[in-house]
Amino acid sequence: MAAMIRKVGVIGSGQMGNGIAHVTALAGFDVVLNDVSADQLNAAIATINANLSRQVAKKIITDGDREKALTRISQTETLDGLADCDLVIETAVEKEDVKRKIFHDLCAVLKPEAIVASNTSSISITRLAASTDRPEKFIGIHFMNPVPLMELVELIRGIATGDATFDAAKEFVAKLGKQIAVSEDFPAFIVNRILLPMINEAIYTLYEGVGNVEAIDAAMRLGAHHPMGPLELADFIGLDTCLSIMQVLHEGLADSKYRPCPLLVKYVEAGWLGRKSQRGFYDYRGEKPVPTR
Ligand SMILES: CC(=O)CC(=O)SCCNC(=O)CCNC(=O)[C@H](O)C(C)(C)COP(=O)(O)OP(=O)(O)OC[C@H]1O[C@@H](n2cnc3c(N)ncnc32)[C@H](O)[C@@H]1OP(=O)(O)O
Ligand SMILES: NC(=O)C1=CN([C@@H]2O[C@H](COP(=O)(O)OP(=O)(O)OC[C@H]3O[C@@H](n4cnc5c(N)ncnc54)[C@H](OP(=O)(O)O)[C@@H]3O)[C@@H](O)[C@H]2O)C=CC1
Repeated sequence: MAAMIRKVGVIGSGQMGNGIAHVTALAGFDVVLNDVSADQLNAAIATINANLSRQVAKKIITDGDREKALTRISQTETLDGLADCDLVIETAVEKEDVKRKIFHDLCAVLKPEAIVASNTSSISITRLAASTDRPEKFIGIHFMNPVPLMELVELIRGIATGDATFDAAKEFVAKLGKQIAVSEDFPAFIVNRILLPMINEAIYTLYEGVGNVEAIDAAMRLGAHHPMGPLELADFIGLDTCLSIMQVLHEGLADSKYRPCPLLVKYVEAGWLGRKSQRGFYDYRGEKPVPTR
């Protein structure tokens, strides 16, 4: 029988953390949102409120649903605040050393029967599980961005993930109203194994001068009916996250076809991380996004 999940911890309150907290609270779970700074937590709650209000305006939920969801979310700046959660989903930055340290510190305080999950975009679930005291209770639950709008969640089992953990994760995702795709534990799983090389190739197309930012995005939006152009999408995901995923693919599969484009590296080194830093392939500081190339 799948373990009963009532209270869910979310570590990292960036764009994915606030989206996961949003859909989890809306589905009736109690949520404890964690981050390293109070400012980040307050910003996340404000974003959740704004996105819930957008759903009220579109008549997807009622104002009562919005209010109830907000009251189910509490905040904590320490991992101790997650001790009695039944499931904890880690969604901090895409850096393996940061995630490993979080899992090490979390397991020291978390109740032994709790399930631990990572929302990693690319990193080995088996390797992350090995940094915990409970590899059989560890799983990849990979949401898509923006979480409230995207239907899919990938489930990834590590080598030691138990059936009860998989069943509980599957049941949890179903309660959020999302569909699952099960992926084996290989670098970047399914969606990002396919999507990120396409985005990286779009950046090479820019780097080699085949087209400018507007031409490349228009080509894929209008010529392939993608909802966003690949450079707009890269800015939306975060260029630091895109680079980390390409590095995991390049190192994990040892194939030069996954080499991160030097222009992507340069943007990240400049701190131009896309929307979250207000500048990437577009500059978002004015009224309308303006291409930076
Ligand atoms: C990197 C990984 O590990 C995995 C991934 O997630 S890869 C990324 C996967 N996601 C995609 O490919 C998304 C592609 N884009 C799309 O599908 C669509 O453009 C979209 C769903 C994002 C928006 O569709 P749309 O019809 O334009 O919706 P619309 O209501 O006009 O939304 C526009 C805006 O609202 C956001 N939005 C709308 N409702 C929202 C909600 N309830 N919560 C959060 N954001 C919301 C959109 O992101 C967008 O942001 P801005 O306001 O900052 O411009
Ligand atoms: N962006 C996307 O489209 C998707 C991303 N993901 C994955 O989700 C994860 C988060 O990505 P995303 O939300 O975009 O990233 P963001 O940069 O928006 O948010 C990351 C958050 O984690 C916080 N953080 C950093 N270190 C810690 C820590 N030790 N403890 C708690 N919080 C911490 C950051 O705080 P601070 O800013 O103060 O450092 C920040 O608030 C990554 O693993 C990413 O690969 C998965 C699917 C889609």
